[in-house]
Amino acid sequence: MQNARHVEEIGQVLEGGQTGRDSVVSASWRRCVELYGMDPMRSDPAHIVTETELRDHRKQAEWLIAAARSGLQSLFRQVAGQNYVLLLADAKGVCVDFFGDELFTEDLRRSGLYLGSNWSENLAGTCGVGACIVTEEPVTVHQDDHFGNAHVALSCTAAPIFDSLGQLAAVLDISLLRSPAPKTSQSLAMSLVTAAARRVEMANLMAESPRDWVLRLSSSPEFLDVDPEAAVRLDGAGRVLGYTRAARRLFPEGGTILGRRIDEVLGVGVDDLPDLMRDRPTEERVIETRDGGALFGHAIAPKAPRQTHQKMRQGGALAGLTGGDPAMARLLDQAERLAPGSVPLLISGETGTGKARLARAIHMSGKAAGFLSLDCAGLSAGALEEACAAASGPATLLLRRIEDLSPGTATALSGLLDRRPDLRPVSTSCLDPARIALPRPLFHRLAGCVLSVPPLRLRRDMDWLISRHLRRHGADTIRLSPAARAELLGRSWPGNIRELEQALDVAAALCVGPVIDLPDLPGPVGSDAGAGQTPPGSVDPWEGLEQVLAACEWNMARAARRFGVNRSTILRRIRASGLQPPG
Ligand SMILES: Nc1ncnc2c1ncn2[C@@H]1O[C@H](COP(=O)(O)OP(=O)(O)OP(=O)(O)O)[C@@H](O)[C@H]1O
Repeated sequence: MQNARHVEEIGQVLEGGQTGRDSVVSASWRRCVELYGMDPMRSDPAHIVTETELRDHRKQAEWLIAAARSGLQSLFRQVAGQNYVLLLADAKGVCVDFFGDELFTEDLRRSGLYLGSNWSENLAGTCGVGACIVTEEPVTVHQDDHFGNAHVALSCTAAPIFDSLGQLAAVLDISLLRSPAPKTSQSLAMSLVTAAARRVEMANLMAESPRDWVLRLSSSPEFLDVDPEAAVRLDGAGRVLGYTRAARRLFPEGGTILGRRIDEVLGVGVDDLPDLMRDRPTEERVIETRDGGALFGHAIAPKAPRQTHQKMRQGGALAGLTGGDPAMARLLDQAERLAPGSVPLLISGETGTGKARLARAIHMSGKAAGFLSLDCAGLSAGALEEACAAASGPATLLLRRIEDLSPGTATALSGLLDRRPDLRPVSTSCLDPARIALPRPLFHRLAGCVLSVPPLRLRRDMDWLISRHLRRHGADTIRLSPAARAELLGRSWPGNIRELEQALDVAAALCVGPVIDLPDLPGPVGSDAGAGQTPPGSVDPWEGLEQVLAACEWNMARAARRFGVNRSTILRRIRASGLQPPG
């Protein structure tokens, strides 16, 4: 009787009638009749593959079984008391791993819930595994949702498992031989099976990736390290090499994900990944998404870098220092060419412009393994010798503020460089190189090439620097109000990036809520010098007027604030210098 009603309902659905069935189930019924030529009146037994076929299926799915096993075991422990069975089917629908209570082995075998059963839709009709393979979505096929009469007692909830290239690899199914009537009784089964499938994908991605960066993502900081929602595997240039299914939502416009750069969709590049490692508090590892939202990120470094990616990763250390400022881009291009050689470098620029940071990036892009950083102020000859003795083999010797070197230590440094050709000096100075009072022979040994870092007020990527620094703050994504942003862009920043970072740190601490507004900003430091924001070593206070104007996109008010003068003074200077805005 019940069977007759079931057959009648399938007939109605085929004629386009609405019977209240889920659309996934109705669509599968239609395929069973129209595509596979099945008859709902027939009650076919479960289809079991031969021993040899099963061996082949299991062999091909070996990697998956290995990645899934511990996750499935723990899932089975959670549900075993409630008579659920777990079944891992390959992408063809053949059950390649199985967890069930031995007490019911015979019942389970009769129902096809066993190793080697084939649940593909064209053989078994509408069923959890089959419908999941066709739709590639999690499904519940409950009792008389099943097409064939043989399975109407079962309730099957299945979730797809994808490999790291985005291909359907398997289906995880959790089934009950006998279940309560309402389909909603299986909601818990649905969330268990989808979470388990996600963990299997994650385990597989991790197992494949010892030589690449993996970025794991979660919308809540609490679960980031223990149960992240999605993950991507990245090469040294930040391109996607693999991903778990949930990472697709990062690319909402669809299409190929492999090979896309992660910074297209997230506010992180490959150079930011070290900041997202476990040694930082979870709630500080915030990443902006393209739609203005935020996620929490956990980056896992490669265990052994991939040889072929080494070059790209090195380029990345330098490339990560600018958000598109043309002068910085030129400087970084030179730095990248010079990095692998042994020419001694002198990096000049105002305080806080990022000289030491550039020196470190050059070191990372070079060949020397060792890195020594010494502050020249108060550095004794003995301390210099001692520090360098500790470095055996080729090393970069970063000498910060070389202008502060005492005469005695300068002599010791000359001797040291004679004895240790494996040390590559990279020095920094806040002075114009022509004004550095060092013995000329030593100066020339240190300044094989001079790299000048532009002051912040001349950079066109101030907005980028601001956003980048703000990303490091707080669980909420901190934003700037338009007024606060305009104020920051207009300041002259004599302390350069260091001062900017400190101002943002103060503002982030003072602001209530996620938006930094004008009153949250600390006052400008040392800004009462009028037009005296003279770069060290420069005599003309208006030097750089044209660059400042360009950096401010010829916004007179902003340029005036950067010089610490009023707008009419700037206009007069522009007229006097004969400067014209670009056509
Ligand atoms: N390109 C950059 N992008 C983001 N932050 C930067 C960049 N360059 C420098 N910074 C940050 O600015 C601050 C100052 O950098 P750094 O110490 O390298 O400056 P410096 O020029 O060597 O300073 P000083 O001459 O006063 O010692 C640091 O917190 C650094 O991380």
